[in-house]
Amino acid sequence: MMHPLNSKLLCKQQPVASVPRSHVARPAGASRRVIARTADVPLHHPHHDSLGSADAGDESRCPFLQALRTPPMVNMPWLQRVKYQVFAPAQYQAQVLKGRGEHTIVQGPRQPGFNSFFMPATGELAKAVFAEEPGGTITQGLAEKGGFRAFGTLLGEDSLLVVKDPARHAYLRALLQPAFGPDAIASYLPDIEALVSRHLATWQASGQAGVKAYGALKMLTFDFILQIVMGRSIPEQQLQHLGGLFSSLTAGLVAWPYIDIPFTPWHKALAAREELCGFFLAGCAQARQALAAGQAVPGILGRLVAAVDEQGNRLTDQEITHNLLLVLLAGHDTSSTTLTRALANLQDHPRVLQRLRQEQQQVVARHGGRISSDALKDMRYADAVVRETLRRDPVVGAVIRVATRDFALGGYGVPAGTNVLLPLRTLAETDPRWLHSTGDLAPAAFNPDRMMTPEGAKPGQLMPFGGGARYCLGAALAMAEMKTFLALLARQYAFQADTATEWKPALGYYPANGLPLVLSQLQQQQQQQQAAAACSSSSSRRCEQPQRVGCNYMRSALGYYLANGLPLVLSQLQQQQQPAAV
Ligand code: HEM
Repeated sequence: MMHPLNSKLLCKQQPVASVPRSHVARPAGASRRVIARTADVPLHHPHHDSLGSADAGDESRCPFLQALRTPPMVNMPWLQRVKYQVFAPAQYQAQVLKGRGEHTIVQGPRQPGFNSFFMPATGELAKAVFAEEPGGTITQGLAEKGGFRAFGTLLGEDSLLVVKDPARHAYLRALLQPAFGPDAIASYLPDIEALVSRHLATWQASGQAGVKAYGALKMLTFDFILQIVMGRSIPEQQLQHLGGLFSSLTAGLVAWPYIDIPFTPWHKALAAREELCGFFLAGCAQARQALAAGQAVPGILGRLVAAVDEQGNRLTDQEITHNLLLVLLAGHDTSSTTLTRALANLQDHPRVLQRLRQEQQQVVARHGGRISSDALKDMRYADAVVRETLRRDPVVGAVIRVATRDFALGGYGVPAGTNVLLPLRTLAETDPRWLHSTGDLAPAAFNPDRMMTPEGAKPGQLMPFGGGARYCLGAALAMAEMKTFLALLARQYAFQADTATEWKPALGYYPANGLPLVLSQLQQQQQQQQAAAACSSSSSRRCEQPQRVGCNYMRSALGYYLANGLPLVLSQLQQQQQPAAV
């Protein structure tokens, strides 16, 4: 027998953008009934293409779903679910690992205010979900209630992250894409290089006081994204002001309750949004004027204003503004958090840093000192360092999709309206290529070499940038930014970072101590080390008081050792004791 709701809805084509949430939820306990798996069920619903409620396990399940089994349910304390649904905490991952092998998909219990969700636990199934996207079987699954609703209000209805209708998403994405493609990135590279150099020089100028790398990288990536968007460097004061507005905007995303009362975070977020939109709208107007006068307009904004598709459509100012707010949000903390982790990884693995430096020497010899597209392509080891950092510590723990119609996944029935959670972090951790490896290849080990083998170079279950039609729009730009940072750092600087800290969950994990870091010119440090090496070879001489050059204790099985090998500068005692020549 068919569910009364379904019988009404099955024949009625419903626009995806207006999925009624009452049809999206499925009863909590109803899914426990396991229905025998049928291997040869068609992937798509044979009878209908529209959106129904189709509660799995219900007596009224539609015949298509009845032919499929429902995934087993995993337990999850609801508080954790609310807090970390997207960030996949350890307990949550353990549930998936337990289910793996026997079950390739699990489902989370329905909690008050949340729908149940299905979670594929293998890369193949995650890719199968992403593959449903262009056909519209799966769409963006950010819930339209609770905290996620704030994304719609603060970013705007035309933002890619908010648009649910697959056709509208594809239309917008096609117009936005060229501003993030290889040609565009090549044109941004001189600015990226100059900006990263400037920030590193500022870090070094702070001397022994050093910087907190986490905060300093946030400033760098915010400066970066604004400069690349606007095509010009932003004066310091304006940058600070815009940074403050942006912080208020992001604070608004978690500023429950979402009621507009003066002085509340939500009120401040709405005001900040207004001003940021004003800033971008003014930029659009200027760019349009310049284009009309036949001038080239640099930056992402210039490219978006000039973008035109095959039918002659152009992006409106509102579409540009809503997506620039998204670009600011998506392209800022993601890169800074990843680079913070990369710095800590390099500090803790001096040999990796050494390899990075050697590669940079070769790259400079082959391509010259400038950061070009060819030079970036040639940085295979730097690429591996970034990808290994993203494997061990992906910033985005999970992405959510929602089924717009019933479909089959790995022999399970996914009813329309089900949230499908793709656990990117868990997938990276359970990648079969190293799941059972030990030593250097153990999943927890930081080892960029694993990414250098032909097998490791394949994406496998590593999906830090998501997948399908909504694959991170800025992935290539982010890689260019992060590799440029590592390249310039490795070429010119030595550093000491305090990695003895707790890593706390936020977007990815951040260091509780902010990762204090002291940067110095590499040449200076190398000279000191060479001097130390030359001196230590003449061990029979009596030496002056050893000079300690920086100090960083590293934990090891046998007590503690100094990561820098305790460089010493030695000179003849006689020389030192002789009175200065008059
Ligand atoms: C380490 C850096 C970054 C990581 C790990 C990352 C990761 C992600 C992930 C996982 C998604 C969701 C994909 C999905 O739903 O399947 C996403 C979406 C997106 N990202 Fe990134 N991102 C990074 C940097 C950037 C940068 C630098 C930009 C912009 C300049 C950017 C712009 C976007 C946009 C616009 C989307 C939405 C795409 C859509 O819905 O069509 N991201 N990113």
